[in-house]
Amino acid sequence: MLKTVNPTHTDAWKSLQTHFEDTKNTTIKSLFASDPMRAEKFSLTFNEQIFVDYSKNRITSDTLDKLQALAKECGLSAAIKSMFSGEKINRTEDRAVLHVALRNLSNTPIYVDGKNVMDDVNAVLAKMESFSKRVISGEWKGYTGKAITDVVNIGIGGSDLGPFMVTEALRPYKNHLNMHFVSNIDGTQMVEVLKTVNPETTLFLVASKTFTTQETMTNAQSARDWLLKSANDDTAVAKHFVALSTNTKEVAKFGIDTANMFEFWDWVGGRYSLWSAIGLSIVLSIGFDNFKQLLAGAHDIDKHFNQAPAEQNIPLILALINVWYNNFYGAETETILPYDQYMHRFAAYFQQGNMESNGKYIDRNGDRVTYSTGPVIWGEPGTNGQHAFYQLIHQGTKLIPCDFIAPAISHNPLGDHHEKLLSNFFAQTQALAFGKTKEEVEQEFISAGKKLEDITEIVPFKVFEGNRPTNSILIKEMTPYTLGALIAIYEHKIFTQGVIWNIFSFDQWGVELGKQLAGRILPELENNEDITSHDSSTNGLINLYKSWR
Ligand SMILES: O=P(O)(O)OC[C@H]1O[C@@](O)(CO)[C@@H](O)[C@@H]1O
Repeated sequence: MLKTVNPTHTDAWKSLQTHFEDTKNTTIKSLFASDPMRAEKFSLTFNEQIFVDYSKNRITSDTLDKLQALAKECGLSAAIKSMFSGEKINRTEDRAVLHVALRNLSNTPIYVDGKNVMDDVNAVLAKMESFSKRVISGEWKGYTGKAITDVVNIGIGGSDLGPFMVTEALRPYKNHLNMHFVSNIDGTQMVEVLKTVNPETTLFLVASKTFTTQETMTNAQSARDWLLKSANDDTAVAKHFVALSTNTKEVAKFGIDTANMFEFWDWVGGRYSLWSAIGLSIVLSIGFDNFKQLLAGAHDIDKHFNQAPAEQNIPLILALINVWYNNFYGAETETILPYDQYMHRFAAYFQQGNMESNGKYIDRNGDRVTYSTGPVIWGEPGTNGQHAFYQLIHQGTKLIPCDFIAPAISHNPLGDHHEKLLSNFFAQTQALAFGKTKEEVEQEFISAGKKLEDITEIVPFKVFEGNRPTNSILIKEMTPYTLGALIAIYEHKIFTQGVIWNIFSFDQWGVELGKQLAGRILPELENNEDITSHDSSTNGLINLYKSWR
């Protein structure tokens, strides 16, 4: 039975509140000064390929012990067992949460409603493998007998962000197929892609768990119309459209042959679905063997998350550190800063992954929470972010915990570019942690031959308070395996925080109202009559739009 604990009622929370008051003025600089072994004590390595240095945080061993006690009091161990065993922990939708089954390469049985889901999982993986091999080899032909050259994934949210992020992050592993992603209902995105592809050699993947999402179905219909304008024969659809979905009925209704359907199940959350049939674009882009390596990395983290002792459990520690900032320091946001251009969509992916999971204000008892839950997630690749928003992170008034991520080995060793990239990666967390004192600023001016009386005014602007927390995640090389592991680390971090915040992390009722209201407004836009059915602002906007279009 699900244990629902209000975290603020636990002894650990009360102990953490006291601990916060006692330690909130302790600086990162002083913590390093008092323990030469700090970096070693506050870092972990996974599989000799992922190094997580969490020493530049405003934490002590005592802090971590208290946070671990919080996780314990909130029933984390039991919650982990519930998820991995197929219990229906997604209570409001009465579903299990089993993205871990999709990458369960150990093939240990996992039961949902008395059925071992691994048989179906493996059958779909086999279907993805054989289909992708036929397309990549050129054996699969379009309606004029030509091989496929371009793949267009039509999907949004979890049916887009994961596949796009992974195919971008793993571009060094891609084959000859050109990959395109259309998600927005703004016709611009589809129009711009269709300008670049040939109907005879283009394969459309209609990716939608529900197969009812307005954006995806509208884009799919437009793509179908576009194809048929050239093919002029409905049988061409079967050669150029496949469906990735849980909804066989709606797939058939759309007119896609269900033999061309790659199914997944309701126990796969949209934002956790890249490991499923939704990942077919990834398989087509990097090949099935590399996709399996992605699964393998995630699976090994699943085992780590399940088995590692709490003090060596990477997702758990990362989760606890951000609970500390979120709930005791009042940090409202956190950043993900990958120093790897191929990872340019990684933060965006976890905007959905984190904020759609934990952006909740009702707890698992149906009561409004009295504490902060999910943070705002944002970030851009380094070093670009340094020239955009690091000013605020360094000298702003907000505490913004940052995750810095970098590969030690570049896929594109060009001159000294990688050394320069990594020197920034190392320098930024150092600057954020240790800052620059007034005395150091003055000394720099004096060393440059300036007189103290001449620079007094500017000095405060050049001081860096430091004490800004960061994690440094150094990855040996961004490979399908390490990427899979990294994604799973963040997934389990999110899960852990949801348990501590006593919220349901796997539904997303908050996305429904906007869709509902849009459904009411759409028919009102079909004529030029004045609208009076809404508030004055909405009426005004609609009527102005009508007068301008
Ligand atoms: O895969 P589908 O069913 O088309 O849903 C797409 C996305 O829409 C949502 O906003 C839910 O409506 C996300 O949770 C989901 O990933």
